[in-house]
Amino acid sequence: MLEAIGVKVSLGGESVLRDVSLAALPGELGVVLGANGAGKSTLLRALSGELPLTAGSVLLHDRPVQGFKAVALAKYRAVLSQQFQVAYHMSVGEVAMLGRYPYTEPLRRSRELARKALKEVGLSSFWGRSVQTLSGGEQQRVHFARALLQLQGEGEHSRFLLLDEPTASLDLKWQHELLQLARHCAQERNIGVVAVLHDINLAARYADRVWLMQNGGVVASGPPGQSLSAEALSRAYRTNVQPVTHNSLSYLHFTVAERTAPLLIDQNSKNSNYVEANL
Ligand SMILES: Nc1ncnc2c1ncn2[C@@H]1O[C@H](COP(=O)(O)OP(=O)(O)OP(=O)(O)O)[C@@H](O)[C@H]1O
Repeated sequence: MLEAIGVKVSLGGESVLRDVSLAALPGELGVVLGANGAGKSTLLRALSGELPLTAGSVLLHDRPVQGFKAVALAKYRAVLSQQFQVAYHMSVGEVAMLGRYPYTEPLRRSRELARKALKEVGLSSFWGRSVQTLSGGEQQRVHFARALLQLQGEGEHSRFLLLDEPTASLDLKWQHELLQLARHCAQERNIGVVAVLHDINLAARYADRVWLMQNGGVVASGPPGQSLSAEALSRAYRTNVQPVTHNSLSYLHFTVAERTAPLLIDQNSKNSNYVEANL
């Protein structure tokens, strides 16, 4: 289990995470939702062991994540962050194979695993291409493959994949493919996946568990059917979210209600959610 217990984080003198407790479970796809600035990326960085905590603890297999040696930690949790630019020339195959750095194995074995992982993300034919020549979405898929490769190893302990906006640059098909793949990896390889998403409908469709964040705290959690309501989403996103019902939808679906006048968002107020412009 990867667990946050009473986690507080301050950045630049500001309290960014306020007493966050949650548990990511192996075999599940957990999704972190929330408005811009709610603290989602900070939570992911805290779970990864990257950030010093002001209070509380993050435990991986019941041990503080900060206490792990780098190579051991790399075998048990992989991170796909929003910044994944490779600054110098490397081929797609080489970038994917970076995921094998925690393992001592023949190069042939790393190459074989990397080819399989690139096939899973639909990039088999890109092996020798310079990664810098790929589109943003293609690069994102290479780095997803790299993160998956990092978690492919022997050992009894469960592994965790932390994804920060993994669908951000992906087209419609690949948003779904990637989340299906993430869910498949969770179920078939017993990996615990925690993904930050902006699309509440992707979360409602693919997540086993959702954590909805607001102002640095988790305000709702649980399976989408229990944690996602129009009311909770409207509060968290400070806009009028409504459910969509249609015979063809077998999962929860939400949209933003149509308005007759533009909104003036009151950035300074954490209580008043939104006000209709009086035009
Ligand atoms: N180094 C820093 N110094 C000061 N404030 C910071 C720092 N890093 C992040 N913050 C603030 O912490 C808050 C949470 O940031 P975070 O990146 O976790 O939000 P987020 O929910 O991931 O947002 P987004 O959806 O926009 O990516 C924001 O208000 C941000 O401005």
